Amino acid sequence: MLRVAVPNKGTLAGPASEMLAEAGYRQRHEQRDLTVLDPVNDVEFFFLRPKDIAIYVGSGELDLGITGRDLALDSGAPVDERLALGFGGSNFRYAAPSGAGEWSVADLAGKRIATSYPRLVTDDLARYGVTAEVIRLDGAVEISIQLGVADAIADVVGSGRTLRQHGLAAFGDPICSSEAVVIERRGADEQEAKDRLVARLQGVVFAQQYVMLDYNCPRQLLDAAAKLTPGLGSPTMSPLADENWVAVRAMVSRKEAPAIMDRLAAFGAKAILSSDIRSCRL
Ligand SMILES: Nc1ncnc2c1ncn2[C@@H]1O[C@H](COP(=O)(O)OP(=O)(O)OP(=O)(O)O)[C@@H](O)[C@H]1O
Ligand SMILES: O=P(O)(O)OC[C@H]1O[C@H](OP(=O)(O)OP(=O)(O)O)[C@H](O)[C@@H]1O
Ligand SMILES: [Mg+2]
Repeated sequence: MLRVAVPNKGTLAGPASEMLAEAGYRQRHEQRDLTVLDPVNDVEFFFLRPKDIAIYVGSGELDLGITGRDLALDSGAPVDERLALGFGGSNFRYAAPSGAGEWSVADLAGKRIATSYPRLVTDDLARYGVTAEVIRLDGAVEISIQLGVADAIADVVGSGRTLRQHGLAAFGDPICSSEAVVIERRGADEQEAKDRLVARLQGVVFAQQYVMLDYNCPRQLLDAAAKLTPGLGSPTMSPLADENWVAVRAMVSRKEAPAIMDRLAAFGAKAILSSDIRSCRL
């Protein structure tokens, strides 16, 4: 039976479970459940703290895990990424009081840096050849400067709202760009069950990045239509009862869909429909 770790709390927990459910796996109904057995797919899910997941997967106790790239790197566990999941996006950055002028990483020398990700920070400082004191805190790191335990911080930045609220400004290049990822133990044996779960999740990730466009196109404009919506392989074209018109169907990138629909409408396509794709195998 495949053993898979899923975040039990925090930013990643909801979207990770929703994605697994969309991929056809049984998920927990009770927030407090720590395991769920999915006998149909022969998988057992373990709901663990996102910070601990890379430890379990790296030790080989669990076959796959969903966690944040930043958390996996910070754990130091021997794991590799199998798939990026497209949610839980953030940047891990240094920040300092915004009144104190623009800082650079070199200015951190001899300073106290508070963080919940000490290994990421220690490794990054070493890359710059900067020696500083890293102070490990569990959370609410943005408050540590005003409370006097640190001079600067390194923390997860999503919208940037928390930094602004505490009069802080990020500086330097992001230490890490993160999103939710599927991890496995480095050097682990290939396993069909693992590949199947990854392929199903890949299908959901892919489906979320695309929409299906359907429209009716005057026959003489088909070449232009095919250029605008080439699809992944080639667009599907079906004759309509009116032989001057053809129905076209093609997947297009979700981000580009509105602009493509504008252009299709402008050149004379009719009944242009965009619909969600739940999952796919390409
Ligand atoms: N705005 C955000 N704040 C915190 N973590 C975020 C955010 N956006 C994405 N993430 C990602 O979520 C993961 C952190 O999840 P974790 O559950 O440890 O913390 P949390 O979501 O802050 O929950 P908690 O309430 O337990 O602190 C990291 O991979 C981080 O990059
Ligand atoms: O850039 P933003 O969109 O404001 O998000 C970033 C903040 O959100 C998280 O904190 P969380 O609420 O999880 O509290 P924590 O620091 O106790 O983990 C993270 O640690 C940052 O503090
Ligand atoms: Mg947090």
